[in-house]
Amino acid sequence: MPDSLSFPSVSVQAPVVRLNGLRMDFHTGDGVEQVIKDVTLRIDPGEIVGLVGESGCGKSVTAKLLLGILPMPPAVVKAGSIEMFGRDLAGLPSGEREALKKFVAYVPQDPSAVLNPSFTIATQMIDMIVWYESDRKLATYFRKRHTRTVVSRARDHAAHLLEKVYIADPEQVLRRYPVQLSGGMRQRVLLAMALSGSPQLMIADEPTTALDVTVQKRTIDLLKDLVEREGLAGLYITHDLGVAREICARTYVMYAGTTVENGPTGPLLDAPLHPYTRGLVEAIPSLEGGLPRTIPGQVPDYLAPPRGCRFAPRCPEAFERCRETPERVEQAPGRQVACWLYGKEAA
Ligand SMILES: Nc1ncnc2c1ncn2[C@@H]1O[C@H](COP(=O)(O)OP(=O)(O)OP(=O)(O)O)[C@@H](O)[C@H]1O
Repeated sequence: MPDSLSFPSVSVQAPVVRLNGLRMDFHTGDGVEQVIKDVTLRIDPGEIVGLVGESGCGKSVTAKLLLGILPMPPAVVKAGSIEMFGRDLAGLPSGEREALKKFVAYVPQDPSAVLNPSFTIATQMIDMIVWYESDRKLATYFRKRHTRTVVSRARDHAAHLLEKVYIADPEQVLRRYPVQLSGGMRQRVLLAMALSGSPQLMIADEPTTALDVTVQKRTIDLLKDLVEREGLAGLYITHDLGVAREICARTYVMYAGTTVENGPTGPLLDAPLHPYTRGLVEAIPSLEGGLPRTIPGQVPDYLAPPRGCRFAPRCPEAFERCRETPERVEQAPGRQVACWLYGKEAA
């Protein structure tokens, strides 16, 4: 943890993230969308945690809540808590909340949505580095950001960050505009930029979706390597259970705004407990060929979600009790599931 920060200390031992029973609505022109019903999730220092689920289940919304980039309103947190680095965000003055956010790096799905086509990579990286530095004790010094020393120091740092993502000729990349780089290279630049502020947590939201298949694997390997080398914690959001297996120590499965199952990734995917997780696993195409099975039905309309377990209308094992919301129970060490098929009352 950098020691020159201007906000109160954060705990290095505490979970990097702890979301507890989080509930959040969107107030829209059509009514209240009850998107996040119960997200409970923990990320410990140094581990990469996966968040998987179908499109529209609330994975990106969860990431945005952590990043503090959801406009409130229309988003309204109704219950639960968000703790980062051992601090409950609700109890923090906004200045400290902002300062904490600088420990969180974000790698988005599509680099072109983030990189400005009109500026060189150097300009964009220098800008970000100076922005991060602006909160440090050197703030007054760095505020004179147009002095040559500051810019050239930031440029050196940018080149150093590009080396960290194995870009062999950083000077050449710094001089380029985003459009002059390949998709894989742009995503590397974003990974380098994500390191600008010495983050403790990296949130990657489907970071390889916009890449072609040949560079996807290399980018995933690089991200994993980077997180390990830099000693970061990571939240990796993906549809791809194979990727989750490869890089995530533990995984949370999310359905319609609820983390329905979590556990160590291997055991979770090898022997899923929740019928939704089972459906996701069965939907993976097999090497032997044949069509993967899909889960019939769709993610519910958040304006009028089903009562109780939101998966019940699509669940092959649903029964009367599923009209009520199931408790999250510990089924094995580190393995939790929110489903009436498990727990004390299951029999
Ligand atoms: N700004 C917003 N205002 C209102 N509703 C929103 C807003 N952002 C997201 N939603 C709602 O939240 C739901 C979940 O969206 P989210 O992007 O988190 O899904 P996801 O699981 O990340 O899907 P994908 O994998 O396709 O990115 C959406 O279907 C939408 O109804």
